Amino acid sequence: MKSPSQQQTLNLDLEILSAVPSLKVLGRVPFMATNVLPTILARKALKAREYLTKGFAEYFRCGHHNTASEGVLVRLNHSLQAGFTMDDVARGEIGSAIAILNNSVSAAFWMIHHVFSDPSVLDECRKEVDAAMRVDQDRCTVDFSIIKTSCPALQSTFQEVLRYRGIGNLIVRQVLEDHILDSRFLVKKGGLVLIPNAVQHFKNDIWGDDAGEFHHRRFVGSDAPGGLKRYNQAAFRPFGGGSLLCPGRHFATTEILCFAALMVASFDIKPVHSGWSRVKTDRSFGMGVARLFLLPDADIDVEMQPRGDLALQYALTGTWSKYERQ
Ligand code: HEM
Repeated sequence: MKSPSQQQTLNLDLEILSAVPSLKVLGRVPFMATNVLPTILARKALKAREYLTKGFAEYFRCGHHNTASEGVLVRLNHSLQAGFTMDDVARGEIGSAIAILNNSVSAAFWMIHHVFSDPSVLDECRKEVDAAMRVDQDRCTVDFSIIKTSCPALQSTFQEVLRYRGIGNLIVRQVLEDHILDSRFLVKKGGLVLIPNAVQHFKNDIWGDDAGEFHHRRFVGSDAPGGLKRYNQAAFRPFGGGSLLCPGRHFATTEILCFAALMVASFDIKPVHSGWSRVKTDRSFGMGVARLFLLPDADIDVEMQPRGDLALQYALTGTWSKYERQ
């Protein structure tokens, strides 16, 4: 959206900004959502939100959106036509940025981790991706529609990452009228229901006795397009459901699968200091929300070695199917 030099005109205070995606701040978000003494219990998160609001408001006021993607322009015009103020629009952009980045970035990280940390997963995914590549002199091209239909192990690994790593974990609904749930619980009008996917994503009666383990072929089957197994949709909800089902799900799936495919095709990746297996996620627990998506406790430095011929160029091609545009 902006070049690094333009970025400086927003005069961002990196100290505050860097607090935004941190575990500490995410852990405070439930206090903002439930509105229980937010100025005390969610002080840092509120400060970060106000800071970002100012940044986005300034971005629009300076007209930087005029050179942004069509998505930004369409969203802005839609909001203004619906009567939102610029302050509301700026606040909305924070939600969009979180929706677009948080899940996708963590899913991409865990995808690379799970593919490269297990030689048998890497070998299987690499065979599929190599078979999908078209080599033409010094250019390797992969069609993303082939990646999505002919690489079941790669796709299944992605689905398992969503399940096992708690991506898209928390679904929130506001109660519109008093309701007795399961003949036992009264959910009161106006209340918020927080639904952590981790509960149904780890049930043994749905996933089997190995529900607590990462099993990259769990979704490989033959009863759905691309050779994937369909699970009960109420049990597997990384993209939510109903009228609020994530509208970015096809985009996210495509970008992460293609990113993983290009990495698998072109690099060998190894951690510099310690093995992959030592990646700890202890800090993701006890954050106020039951098992929000898991993040590594610390950065992992890796060494990337180009595979094969250095002169080869890798490229993606393909078009969205009608189904994916909906
Ligand atoms: C792996 C990546 C992603 C995951 C796991 C994910 C997951 C989710 C989930 C669980 C929800 C809430 C759905 C519900 O309440 O039922 C959601 C909402 C949303 N997502 Fe995603 N998402 C991802 C990527 C994206 C991307 C890339 C975009 C945009 C390009 C996006 C845009 C949105 C929007 C706009 C909403 C709000 C929908 C509404 O309230 O009507 N998401 N997403």
